[in-house]
Amino acid sequence: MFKIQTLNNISPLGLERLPRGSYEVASEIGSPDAVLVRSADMHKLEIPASVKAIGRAGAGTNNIPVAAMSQRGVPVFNAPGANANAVKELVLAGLLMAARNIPQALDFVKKLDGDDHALHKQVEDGKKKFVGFELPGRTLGVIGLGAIGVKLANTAVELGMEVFGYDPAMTVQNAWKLDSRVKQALSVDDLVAKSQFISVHVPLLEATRGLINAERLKLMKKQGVILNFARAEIVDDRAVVEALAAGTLHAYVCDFPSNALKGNPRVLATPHLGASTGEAEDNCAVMVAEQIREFLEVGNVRNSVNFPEAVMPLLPGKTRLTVVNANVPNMVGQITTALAKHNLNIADLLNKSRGDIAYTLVDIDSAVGEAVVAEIAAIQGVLKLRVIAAR
Ligand SMILES: NC(=O)c1ccc[n+]([C@@H]2O[C@H](COP(=O)([O-])OP(=O)(O)OC[C@H]3O[C@@H](n4cnc5c(N)ncnc54)[C@H](O)[C@@H]3O)[C@@H](O)[C@H]2O)c1
Ligand SMILES: O=C(O)CC[C@@H](O)C(=O)O
Repeated sequence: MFKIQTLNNISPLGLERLPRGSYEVASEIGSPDAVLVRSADMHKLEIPASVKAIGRAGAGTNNIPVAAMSQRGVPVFNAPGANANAVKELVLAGLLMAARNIPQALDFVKKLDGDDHALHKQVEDGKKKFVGFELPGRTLGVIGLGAIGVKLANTAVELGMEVFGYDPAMTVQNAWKLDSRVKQALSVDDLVAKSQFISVHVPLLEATRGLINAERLKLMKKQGVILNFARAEIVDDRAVVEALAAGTLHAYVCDFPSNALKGNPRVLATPHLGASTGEAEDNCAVMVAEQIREFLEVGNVRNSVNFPEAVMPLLPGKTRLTVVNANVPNMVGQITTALAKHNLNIADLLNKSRGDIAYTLVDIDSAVGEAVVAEIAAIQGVLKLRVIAAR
């Protein structure tokens, strides 16, 4: 029986992928084999030694101590692209709300007073305060052309916008999906200087903290709009508030309210709603539950943010060893030597690496005894070892 601890509400559709005959799933559970999480901050939590994997039902993993988990040989999985459409749609809503002053106009309507005749007069007199602008011909800069950035850039092109994109590490897969009308910016500064709307879609990393700061805001076209549905820390709130007060920035649209932003009429803030659609919650939960299940049952790794992709079919009758080890020379040699010493025949072997981590799957024709397992576990550099019994 595998034990799964949930730290947030995870869609039941995802949890159904963990059959109750072999999985116990609960928010409070002793010695969990894996943890499923959304936005709960795991940095200050003591993560039990029993945890073999962490699954993030979403994209960003900045709430998980990924580096510490790598050192423990624990993979962290996420659900790339599973909530991208939900975020794209909310960004588009934000873009349109800012362009047409919709929140201010709705607020004006709420405060109307008097009989219908009086209301009509106030409407016709007042509407001139909310004159907006249309999107065709306007420039949008998208920083980060991943799952969300590519979808947004393509839709904005279809809406008639001139779109610039910047992403120094774009994947080939995303490059294939990007509309050829999206123009390449040469740097963040280049993109900022060219764009009236700027939308950030990068993970929170040291390199992206404060990416939009006072200096960059000065480079922007006048009356620009910043959209931040990535993470709060990527945009400097104080610099934004100053630019709004100076009238250089028209609006800041974000998913991350803060005290510095609260009450500012030019800030449109939603409460971290980017991925809050039934569809996105289901997609993320299903994807990550399936990945966790495959890892626990077969040792395969799909969509991990710290482990290499490692997928090898496990044939009936074979015992599988999964070994997480430091990415240094002669690890596979030492593992296979130990197996040979114990007269064990290797049916199949896969060794993949990513950064400092290497991951080896070894399928063996027979059962594996405790002595050889202990011998492999004792090899210097081995971080974690599991035996998956033959079925
Ligand atoms: N508001 C929400 O509810 C919500 C929902 C989903 C994702 N997010 C946030 O959005 C982020 C992006 O999500 P995604 O699904 O598009 O992720 P993704 O991994 O598909 O794309 C991120 C892209 O950013 C690029 N990148 C990294 N550093 C960069 C830099 N310095 N400059 C330019 N590009 C850089 C990467 O190369 C990658 O292509 C997530 O990490 C998460 O923090 C928020
Ligand atoms: O789980 C959520 O609601 C937010 C998820 C989002 O921030 C993400 O990074 O995928």
